[in-house]
Amino acid sequence: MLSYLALAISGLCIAYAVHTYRCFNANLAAAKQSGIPYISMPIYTFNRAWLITHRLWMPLLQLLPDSWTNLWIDYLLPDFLWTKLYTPFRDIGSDVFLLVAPGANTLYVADPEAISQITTRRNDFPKPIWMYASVDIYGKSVVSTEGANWRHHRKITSPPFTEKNNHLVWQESVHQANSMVASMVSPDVERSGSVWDVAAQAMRLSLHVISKAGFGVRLPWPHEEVETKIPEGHTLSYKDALSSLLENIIVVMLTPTWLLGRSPLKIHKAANESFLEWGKYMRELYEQKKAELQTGESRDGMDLMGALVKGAGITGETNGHADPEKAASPGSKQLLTDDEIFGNAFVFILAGHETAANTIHFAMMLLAMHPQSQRRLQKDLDDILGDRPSSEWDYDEDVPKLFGSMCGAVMNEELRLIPPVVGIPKMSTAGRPQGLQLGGKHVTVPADCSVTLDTVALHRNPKYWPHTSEDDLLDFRPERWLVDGGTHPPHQHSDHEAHSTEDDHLDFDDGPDKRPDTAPSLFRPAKGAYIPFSDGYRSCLGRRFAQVEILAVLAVVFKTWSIELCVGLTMSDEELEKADEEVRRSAWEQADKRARELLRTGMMTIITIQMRKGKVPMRFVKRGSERFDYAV
Ligand code: HEM
Repeated sequence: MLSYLALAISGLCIAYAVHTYRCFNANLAAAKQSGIPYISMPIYTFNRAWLITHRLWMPLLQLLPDSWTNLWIDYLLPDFLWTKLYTPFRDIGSDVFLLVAPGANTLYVADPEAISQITTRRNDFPKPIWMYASVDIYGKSVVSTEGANWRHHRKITSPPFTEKNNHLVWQESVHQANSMVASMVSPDVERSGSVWDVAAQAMRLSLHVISKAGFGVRLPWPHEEVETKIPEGHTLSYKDALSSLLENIIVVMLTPTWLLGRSPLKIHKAANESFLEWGKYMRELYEQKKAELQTGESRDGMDLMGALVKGAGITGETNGHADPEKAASPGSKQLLTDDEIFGNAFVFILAGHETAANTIHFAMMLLAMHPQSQRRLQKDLDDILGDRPSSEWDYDEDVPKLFGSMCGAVMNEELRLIPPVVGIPKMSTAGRPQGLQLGGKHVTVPADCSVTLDTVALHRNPKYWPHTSEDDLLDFRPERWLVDGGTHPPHQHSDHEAHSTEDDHLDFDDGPDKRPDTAPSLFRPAKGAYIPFSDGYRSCLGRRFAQVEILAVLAVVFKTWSIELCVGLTMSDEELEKADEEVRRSAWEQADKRARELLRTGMMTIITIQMRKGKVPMRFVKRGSERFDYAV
């Protein structure tokens, strides 16, 4: 009996090995015909099994002779995009290359020309939506659909993202930024203590902005909290349901709903409670919007749920119980199912808060590491905002100026260095190889090939960025965006290009903002060279929303405060007070070195890239009382 079993297992292993070998050979043949440089490796890494178990296998693979593995071993690590940056492209001498593996080929792209073609040929290079299945915890959404279905979602979800509603985003962001600062430092002290959790505070701020601007629910900061009663029929307040859901989001995403509800594990119970509770709050909001629609009431503001209900064509007659099969078909009464409405509401929260929060957190950290850039930012803020209190700042007058000043430059530079999505996934369709024109040469992307738009490499590609040395491109230097009239470096986006891109074909009624990513007075990267918000058809719906939020927070924080790296790990305040300039400088340099090391080695992507293996403490210091004003 046992020998039969052993035989069967050996047979299966041999069949699997033969199948793997055949697939690898087919993929290798396609790569050879593509005209694109390639590297072969034995494992396909875009699968959950590898992501979960790679830590077990890597030490074993590292035991193999260097000469067998040195070409490919680094590419087995899930975060290699961040650790290797532009190096693979430089080493291989091409801004596109293929990794050939048994599971599939993967094309890595740091070439603007290729990116423009890929992002505008939506049907040739669709999104691999299987990768987004885990965000569908409530239902499908604009993020997780493709083809006609996606167009349908996008058409319904785009209308609230208007310039008019960005006024509201601005007001709420200014309000929330003031509250965030108040939660970290008292207005009448010269400097705060060490603030270790700037990332968490930025996350809270961003969540509050999307919650109020998008869903009309203003969330309090701990220091503002008035006792709130949990509404009848709920076990958690709205705020606790949402924050617990986001805290447990990976558990919710990776655990099947049936198991989440039945599992005795504490973590599953907490995740399930928040999942059900937030869903209940969304249903109540949905019912309220439906009732408003029936009575013809309309609300001012962004009102994302109202827009979803309205866009889905929900009337009293359908009563919200659409047949999911028919929901997406033209002519049916409800154009999105209830689940899809909740699915979209959820991804707005998810897509809308973590990305912007990371940008705010890293911008503060990088400015603390670059005091001279901080001073330049503050000078521009003074010039634009004068002595007016933040309650008198005006969206129409001030935001365009901020966008075109050092404030915009800081935001752009942070998003150049640490775009929250380090690799934007696409694919070529099965059975259809796709041609690309690159520098006058034709290459062929194999059929059924994974495609990664490598944003972190692209944003450091020396051909497309003003720089003084290769190291300069790795560093935070927002001043590179400030151009003197007429002295534009090569490969810059001309104004003509900026306004006549293929994006113009994305003509949804009232659709997304089509303006270029950066202000006309700043350096304009070549088309396809700067894509923190992706590009083309599937570009970020919340781009302008995020930019307005980030500019507001930078303005509020740096108008009154400076942010310094905390040197407390090396010396106390008293010791610092007595220290001479050399000792002070050395303490600061150690803090700067630690921050740089964490940026290099402590980053990891789960949903977006974040610093996960340590924290960089900072201090808020009243302007004029700075102690470290070094040019780096
Ligand atoms: C700094 C902030 C942000 C960055 C860097 C960013 C970046 C991106 C990127 C790279 C994509 C494409 C993802 C992909 O193709 O897989 C995307 C899509 C999207 N983003 Fe953002 N995002 C930001 C803020 C926001 C905000 C504030 C919202 C909403 C309030 C939002 C809503 C969306 C949506 C709905 C999509 C899907 C669009 C589609 O597929 O048609 N994002 N974003």
